[in-house]
Amino acid sequence: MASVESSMEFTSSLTVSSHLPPPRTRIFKIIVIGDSGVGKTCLTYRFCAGKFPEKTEATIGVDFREKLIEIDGETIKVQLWDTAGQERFRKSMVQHYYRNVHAVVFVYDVTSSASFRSLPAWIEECKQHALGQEVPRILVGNKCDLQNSVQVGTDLAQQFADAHSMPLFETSAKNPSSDGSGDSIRGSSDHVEAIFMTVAHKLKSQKPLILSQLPRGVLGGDTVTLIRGRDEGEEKVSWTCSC
Ligand SMILES: Nc1nc2c(ncn2[C@@H]2O[C@H](COP(=O)(O)OP(=O)(O)OP(=O)(O)O)[C@@H](O)[C@H]2O)c(=O)[nH]1
Repeated sequence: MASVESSMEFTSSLTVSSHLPPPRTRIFKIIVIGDSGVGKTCLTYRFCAGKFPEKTEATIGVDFREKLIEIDGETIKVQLWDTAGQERFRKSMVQHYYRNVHAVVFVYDVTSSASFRSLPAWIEECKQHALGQEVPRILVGNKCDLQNSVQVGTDLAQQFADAHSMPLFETSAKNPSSDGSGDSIRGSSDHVEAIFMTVAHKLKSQKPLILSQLPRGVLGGDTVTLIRGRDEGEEKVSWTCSC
């Protein structure tokens, strides 16, 4: 992989020229895919900015969000690639999405059967872009706050997730149960942050990835810390294989 090779060169030149090796950060690229309107932008924004965006427009090509997180004392950078759901906005970019991917988040909208029925096509697209079996995948049902409009039940989604060896999370980018808004949502709704942190936790235990320099002191307000075994989504996850 080109990026890994170049990062190795980068590391060795630093070792030669520096007295003290600068801090380095491993970078993990996670792509978020699913039909247009399922809430990919809102989910990635919720994780990276900690809130629901006031206004979103259809993503054109790809949007890119990053967050530094600390897990067991190591700072890693999570790159979320928020891809366009609309075919006409993704054509030219699609090759780039799948390069050096470390994890995939499939999103459907619990109020849209159509978005759920599209999942096999998204899985097939991953296959066509030669995503390896070792790449972790998760399934996220979004918009659980819209309780009265649910079209995709948990049982059906769980069956699909099991059939594809993916963990399932149901959540709401708009109203995660943790935000204290007072609105009730489906009882077992997962927190957006816990979902992405669970992916990051899994990735952290994998082989080293791209390295980058982390300026001293950059770890600031955007940092969240995960203590092994204590994040909420962890116990639900089984990473035995991928689709
Ligand atoms: N009620 C509710 N609405 C949501 C939620 N997440 C997203 N939305 C709304 O769904 C619409 C689409 O959200 P986006 O995040 O732009 O969807 P997307 O999947 O990124 O769409 P594309 O960029 O076209 O692929 C917006 O009007 C959001 O406000 C949610 O959890 N609950």
